[in-house]
Amino acid sequence: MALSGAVVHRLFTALRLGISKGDIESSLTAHDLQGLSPLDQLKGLLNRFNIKGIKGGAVAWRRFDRRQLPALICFDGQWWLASNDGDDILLQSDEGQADRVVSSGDLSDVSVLWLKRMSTGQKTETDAPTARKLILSALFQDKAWLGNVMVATVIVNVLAIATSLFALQVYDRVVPTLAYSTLTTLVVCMMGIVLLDWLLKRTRAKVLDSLAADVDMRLSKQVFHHLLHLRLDNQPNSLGTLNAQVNGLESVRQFFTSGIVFGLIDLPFAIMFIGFISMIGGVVGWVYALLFPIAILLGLVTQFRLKSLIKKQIMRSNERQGLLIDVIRGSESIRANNAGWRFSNEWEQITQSLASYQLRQKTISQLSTATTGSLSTIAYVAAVVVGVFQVEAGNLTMGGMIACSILGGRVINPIAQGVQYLVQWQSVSQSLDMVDQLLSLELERKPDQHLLVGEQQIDAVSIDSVRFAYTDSPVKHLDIESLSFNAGDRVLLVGPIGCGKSTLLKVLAGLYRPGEGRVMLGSLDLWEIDPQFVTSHVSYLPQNVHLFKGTLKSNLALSGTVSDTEMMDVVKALGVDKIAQGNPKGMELEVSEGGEGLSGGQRQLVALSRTITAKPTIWLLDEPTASLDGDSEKRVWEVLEKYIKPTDILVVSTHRPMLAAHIANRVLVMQQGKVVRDGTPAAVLPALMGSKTSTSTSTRSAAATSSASASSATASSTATSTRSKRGFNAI
Ligand SMILES: Nc1ncnc2c1ncn2[C@@H]1O[C@H](COP(=O)(O)OP(=O)(O)OP(=O)(O)O)[C@@H](O)[C@H]1O
Repeated sequence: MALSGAVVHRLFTALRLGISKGDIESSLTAHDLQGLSPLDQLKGLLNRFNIKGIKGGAVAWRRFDRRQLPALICFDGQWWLASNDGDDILLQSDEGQADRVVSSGDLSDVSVLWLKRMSTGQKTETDAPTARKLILSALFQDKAWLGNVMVATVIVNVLAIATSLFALQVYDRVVPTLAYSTLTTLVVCMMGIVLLDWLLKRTRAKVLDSLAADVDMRLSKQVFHHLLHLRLDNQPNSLGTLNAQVNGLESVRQFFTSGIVFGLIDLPFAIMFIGFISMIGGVVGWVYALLFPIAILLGLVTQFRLKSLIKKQIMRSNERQGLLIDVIRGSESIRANNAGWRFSNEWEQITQSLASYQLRQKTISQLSTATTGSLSTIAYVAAVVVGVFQVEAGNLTMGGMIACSILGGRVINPIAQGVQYLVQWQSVSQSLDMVDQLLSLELERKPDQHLLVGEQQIDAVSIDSVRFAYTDSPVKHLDIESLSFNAGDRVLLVGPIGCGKSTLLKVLAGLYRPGEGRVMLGSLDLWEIDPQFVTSHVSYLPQNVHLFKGTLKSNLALSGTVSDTEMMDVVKALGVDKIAQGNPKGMELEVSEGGEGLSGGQRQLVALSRTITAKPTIWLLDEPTASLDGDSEKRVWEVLEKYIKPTDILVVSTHRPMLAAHIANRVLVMQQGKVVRDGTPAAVLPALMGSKTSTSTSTRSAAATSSASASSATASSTATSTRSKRGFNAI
């Protein structure tokens, strides 16, 4: 069924894309979009109108998250724009055609074509602290420094006047009469002033440096704390972006620790010096008074010119960072697939544009620095010229003119620093925005949330009307009305790849928060309970094990709460000690970032040891034996049987259910985010295996497992599932 221009126009309008209906209609009839699938036509339209930052896909209505409407649906032989209308769905088509209201149930078999703007900053916490607020609160938490610094600053600047007065006295009194005794007195006074000035400046710098270090510490601590407690399902997908957000901290840190910001403290005194120059030299003061606004204007213009450039530079730099991380992580795949050229090309392109932005930024900054320098010299020359006329008019002495030149330097320095500050502030401000983006990401628990302590005896975990979708996706990756696990349950979670097994385990573990519904630990909502309590009862073994830089022992005892004896018992039972036996360092064997240095199977055993020593009540294991050989797998099941207490709950996702069947008393079959079968191993597994054999001609595909697992799962639903996986990102 071909798309109609009217409904596409309605969808584009809902997405605030200002494309006219006529343009859409004429584009849809264009040769290159003819004969394409509706999804490809939409993709083509977005390309044609050069619209970026939109992603979309096709999915069956039952998998679609209704909260993400409006979207296009094909119903009753035509395309409609579907939007929420209370519990019902409002369908709109061409302008001349009447709207319809249908129930969600009427649409169960239709397919949805959705488009969604990709979120950039994922700003979710509107009342989240901003980096600026954090800096200010760190600066002014203890205000004692403010008084001390202000007093020191005032004295230092007043003392600066003494130098000019010294010059004035020497040229006007000492030189004409050669009064050496006056000169000696003046020099002694100046020595005392220089010493005091040095002491005050030193003290002030020390106070400000320790303040900057304190601000740096607090901000870094807060940002890292935020990073550790982020809602995992809300994290930016791009590691480059996340990395850049944390790195933003570095430029803020440098800015503060460089002390340039504190150089501004002297800026108001520039006005005081202009006043003094006017007192001594009359109109000479106007020369410097004129320099002030010109220099500030220059700083502002430079800042404005740099704004968009720095933004582009940061974006490119994020991309480069993301690419770098991807290439390092995937270096084996790149070599194996001979794909290095692709990444080299991308790297070169990004580096080239980054270099051009940097060059332009440098040119603008240097232009501003050079112009400020020239302005300062012009101001000096102009002040001398005006001074000469003032001397001629008898309004100024030679000594006065020299004093004005000295005071002029005290005006020029802070102004030049102010301009430099304005220029640097632009990049610091954008770095602060990056940090703010990170700080605005939602935390797993609200900072002011009153947390409950769970029941001592946890004998059930259940989920109630849970819907979960990953960020930026309107597809429901989990859609379960009701499911509970009780003490003594040994559950195998099976289903085709991508059906939502890991997602379910993560939701049960409290790692991902469902958009709708509740996860109950005992009789309490898991998200209302203190996370420490949750982790002390619930252990989740991830599918992709991550080990950290350190030793084998430090990785085994990650939580730091396990005794050596307990750890060694588990380690021996699982055969992890064999890894250490072959190495002279024993358990102190070094492990690199990510677990490099250990095989996939060894990493899995280390992670299993962590889970077992945590002694949870609820065991959530995501394919715990996927990387193990037959013997190791057998041993793992034996060890698990030994350590799991009779009242514990075990939920294991696996693609090899027959090998784990002996420990299970329940099997759940999942398909497209739903539980489609729940029964005893004897009832579920034979059907599952039987159908696998009957579909052996197909690949080891999800469809085989799913079609067998649920009598309701028909071939058409599998086809829909395949279709629903088609999508496009970041068109
Ligand atoms: N971080 C993510 N962002 C967006 N979508 C995701 C993310 N992780 C998983 N998905 C999607 O969620 C769906 C369920 O994934 P999940 O990992 O739960 O499947 P699974 O059943 O555990 O698969 P497998 O058997 O391959 O481990 C998949 O369609 C996948 O594409």
